[in-house]
Amino acid sequence: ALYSNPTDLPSTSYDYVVVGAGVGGGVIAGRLAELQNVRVLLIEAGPDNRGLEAVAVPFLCTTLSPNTVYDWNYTTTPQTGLFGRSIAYPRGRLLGGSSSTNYLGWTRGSQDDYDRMARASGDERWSWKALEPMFRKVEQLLPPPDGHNTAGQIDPSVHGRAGPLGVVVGSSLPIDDMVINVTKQLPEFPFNLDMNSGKPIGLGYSQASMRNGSRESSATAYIHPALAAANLRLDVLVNAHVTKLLQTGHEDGLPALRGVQFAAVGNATFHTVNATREVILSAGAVATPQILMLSGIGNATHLNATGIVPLVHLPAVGQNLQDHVSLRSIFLVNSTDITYDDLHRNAALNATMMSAWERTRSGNYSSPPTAQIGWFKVPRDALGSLGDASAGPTSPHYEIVFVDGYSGASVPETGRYLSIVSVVVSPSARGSITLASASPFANPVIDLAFLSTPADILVAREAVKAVQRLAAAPAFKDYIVAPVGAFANVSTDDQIDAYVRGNSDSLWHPAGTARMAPFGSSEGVVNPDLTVKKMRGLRVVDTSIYPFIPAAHLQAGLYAVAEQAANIIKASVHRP
Ligand SMILES: Cc1cc2nc3c(=O)[nH]c(=O)nc-3n(C[C@H](O)[C@H](O)[C@H](O)COP(=O)(O)OP(=O)(O)OC[C@H]3O[C@@H](n4cnc5c(N)ncnc54)[C@H](O)[C@@H]3O)c2cc1C
Repeated sequence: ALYSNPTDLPSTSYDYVVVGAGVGGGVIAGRLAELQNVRVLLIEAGPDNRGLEAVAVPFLCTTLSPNTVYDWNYTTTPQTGLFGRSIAYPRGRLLGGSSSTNYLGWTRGSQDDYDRMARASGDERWSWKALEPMFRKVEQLLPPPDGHNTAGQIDPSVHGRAGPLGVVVGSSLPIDDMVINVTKQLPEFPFNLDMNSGKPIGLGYSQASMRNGSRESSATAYIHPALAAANLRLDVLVNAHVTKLLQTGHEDGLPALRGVQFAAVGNATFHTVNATREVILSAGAVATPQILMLSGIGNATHLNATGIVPLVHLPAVGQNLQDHVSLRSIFLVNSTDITYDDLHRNAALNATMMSAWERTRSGNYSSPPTAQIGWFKVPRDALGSLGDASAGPTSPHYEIVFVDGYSGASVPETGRYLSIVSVVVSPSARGSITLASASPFANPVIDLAFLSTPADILVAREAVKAVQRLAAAPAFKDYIVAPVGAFANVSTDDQIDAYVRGNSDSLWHPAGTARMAPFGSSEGVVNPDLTVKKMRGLRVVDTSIYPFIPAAHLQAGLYAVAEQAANIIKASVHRP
């Protein structure tokens, strides 16, 4: 059942206690509850997702962050690579976690991304070959919200048919043919029928996590169905902030951590619940290292300096933070069709679209704002001695996203726009999550180290040049009028670099802060079975565990990784 008051919980002891109801936690809780005679508790700091219309409506995804009640509302440290700017750093805070606030993009990543993960962990269970069936297990390929014929826009044979999570091609947009025509005109940007085949290079139609015109999240696809299933024994506690993990004993000469301490939001009374089998930490790549450090697990020097008694010295906790730098380049266009700009500033149109969604889950509001997506390599040899951080030949260096309107906080009063977003998807920079204080309620220190390496700024620059070449394609001749804003007068490398550093943002994909390393290795935080090193009773299942960030939006990959993690946990004969 779902509880919002800790004292209502039927028990203080469960077989498994899962911390954080995002992608990792939602999948794990739903799957472990399938075990016979097993009781699972999922603890989430935020509220239930049900009844929140802005969360359900795909088009409204951009209104859910930053600085809303559905978000943790973090901010990064001043980023030297961004001319000293601090940027807002959204993370979802409700059932479904960031999958309840994200932009619904469904991109799996490349074969090489996962094969590199298998190599780095020494475990074939993380290879593309092993994870490809997991992607299928997650997915249920569904028709697009507007019911248009998607032949030539997706390869159905790549996708799962019977999984819990709906995946669709978005509704048709007036710009579709124009954008796809570019692939016929500029050979360097080839068409890709399905970027989720393991070979993403090329440009094609984007896919989204959706069902019946509504957002699909780990809450809609895993948590609520498990709660509703009479034969599953899942309890979910919302509005409960986990403050630390507690040592419950010693096993094999190592500390066992099967206790979870938490407080109801807005109440400083601490409660404790224990797991007889395991605690699974799935609070996301920002909060998972924070909770580990609050529990005395991390770099002992840092912990001592913050006033926390070290329990297990694991210096990789919070280190190796990777994320994707993104930049919106915007063009004034000559459109005779409605663009998203009209939706943002025309109240009557907005009301019509909202009521179309409410009545029949149709219209513009039934798709997320992303049109086409492309994944590309910088020219061969461009990186020279700077080093190539991509995972291999099938992994891109940068991504291009088309948006049918002005992408950004303040849509101008007049004019229609096309945005082309460029993203550094195989970054070499590594930042960190550290503690600002020993208080579990204080935000951690988030340093993304964005654009701190020569290779990353080169890729960001090359991506902007690609945007300029794309915009100059014959297909856009009668459509694009001119670049606007900071992008208007950018041509030399120095100007591009200044534009990049002055305007880039994050794509909100933190990863790597509790990274996997082989069994027996003193590197990393978790073993290849995701158990935390040097202790018993604790695993991590969220984007923290990636040794390298995949070159993709992270949700699809994590759903597959979490399905694999559930298989591993189910197969392990307990004693963990
Ligand atoms: C604005 C935004 C847009 C995005 N767009 C896309 C997209 O279009 N496509 C895509 O693939 N990916 C996208 N992502 C990224 C994707 O959603 C995340 O990578 C994914 O959700 C990560 O899953 P996770 O389980 O690691 O963490 P999360 O989904 O963030 O879940 C962590 C959960 O733990 C909870 N939690 C944290 N601390 C505590 C605590 N102390 N006590 C209790 N609970 C706690 C949180 O509230 C949250 O529910 C986006 C992310 C954001 C923020």
